[in-house]
Amino acid sequence: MTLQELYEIAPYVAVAVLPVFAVRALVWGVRYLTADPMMRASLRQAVRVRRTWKRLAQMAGLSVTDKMPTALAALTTDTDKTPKPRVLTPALKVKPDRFGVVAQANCLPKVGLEEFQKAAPYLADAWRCARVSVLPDGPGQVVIRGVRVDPLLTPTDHVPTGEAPEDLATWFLGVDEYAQPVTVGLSNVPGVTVAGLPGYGKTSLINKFICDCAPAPEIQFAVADGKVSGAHEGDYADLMDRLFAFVGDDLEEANALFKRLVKLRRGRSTSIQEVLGVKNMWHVGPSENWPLTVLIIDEAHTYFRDYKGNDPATKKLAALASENARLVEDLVKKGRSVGILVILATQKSTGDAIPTFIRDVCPVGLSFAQKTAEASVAALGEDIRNWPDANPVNLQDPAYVGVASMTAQDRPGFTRIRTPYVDDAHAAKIANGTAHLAYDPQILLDHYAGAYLETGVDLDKGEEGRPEAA
Ligand SMILES: Nc1ncnc2c1ncn2[C@@H]1O[C@H](COP(=O)(O)OP(=O)(O)OP(=O)(O)O)[C@@H](O)[C@H]1O
Repeated sequence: MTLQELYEIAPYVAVAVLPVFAVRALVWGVRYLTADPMMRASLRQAVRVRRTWKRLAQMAGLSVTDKMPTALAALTTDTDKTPKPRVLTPALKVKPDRFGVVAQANCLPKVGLEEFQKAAPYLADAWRCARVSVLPDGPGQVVIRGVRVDPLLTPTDHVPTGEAPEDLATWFLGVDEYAQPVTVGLSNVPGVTVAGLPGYGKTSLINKFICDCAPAPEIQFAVADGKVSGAHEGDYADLMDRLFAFVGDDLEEANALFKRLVKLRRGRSTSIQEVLGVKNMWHVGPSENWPLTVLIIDEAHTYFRDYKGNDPATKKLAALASENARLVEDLVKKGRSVGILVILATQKSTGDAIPTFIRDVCPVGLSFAQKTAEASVAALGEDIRNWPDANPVNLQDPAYVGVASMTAQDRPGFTRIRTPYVDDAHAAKIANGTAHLAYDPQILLDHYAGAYLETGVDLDKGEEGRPEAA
């Protein structure tokens, strides 16, 4: 085709292509105008990233030179000249979200994951990002996450929808430092520990869990709050209507509640095969008749602390505290398969706040800010010493209220999470609206497994008769 011919068809090509660009520009414009300020900034950032990619990739060492001419270049180049080598840059697909951009790129020979990871700090500077991470994204692909604003420093609110969650087995905790959602699969978790200095968001995290799950009849909650004497006080007052049991700081009352739940655990272990037809409740999932039963022990040190003294009153408290620890250990060690989950929260991170034999069997441990490295170790285990960036001693700043460090679920190390805040008024509204769903799981068990429980095993006498559910 001659140059003249090209000039002739150019207007027709332009007429064919222009509407496509016009529609794309219109869609972008509508999206931009309807977005919030954070999203608008990300939309602009995405345009800039795409526009400058070819040049930046070359400067950041993310390109290769291909000296071998393509077939077309070989044919069209004069015989006395050598075709120009081509500079290849990875193809980039960029998607904006409120915190920044997510870009997918393909690898090239000698430009792989390692090269992208090395270039991450340059990309962060060029894209004006607070942080850039590069992770593998399938064979020959990487995903580059750039956050313009630090998600850990951006407080978020959460308004519970009042709708039952689609999947009760997944607890959405918040977002990590790259604004990626962090969840915990409850089917594998018998216990969760939440530690941290006062006022950094422990109770708020648990409140959100209750509010999100409350509309589902397949879950029931009991709370022991060691910070208050009565149900009308403290952080759970607004949620009372949706709890089937509540105790304050009285050790004897707490002991009675823990015994009640151990009895439920044993009754469930005894009858699960007959009632559900499986040995593990998570194989069929929680139901209205066999709800996931969550025991929340807030300010846990109240119930387990070491009482020292020889007077009868102190001895009695010491005996109760030690029995409480034993009962809760039973629930954590044996409760998962029958649908019992224990969440323990404490301001104190020492062995007597949450006894180590309980803490060590809780696979999920979160810690909000801590005062000392020792407290961080007590909350998250020795390994936190190897991950100084994620150490919760660095979270002692009002800007980090609501930020916790947690063992990463799918890789070594720790993840920092920004948890969303639920306003008390919203929590109260949800609890009021779902109060009719609160039901003692023991009554349900007696009803559905009663015949078997009556004839099979004496639950007040210890373990007998049936093997433990797997
Ligand atoms: N995720 C969050 N985002 C922003 N602010 C939060 C968040 N969580 C809590 N806060 C703020 O911190 C305050 C204290 O939170 P919370 O009661 O959950 O702390 P705590 O760690 O349970 O304290 P304590 O140990 O004294 O019970 C809340 O009233 C709220 O103002």
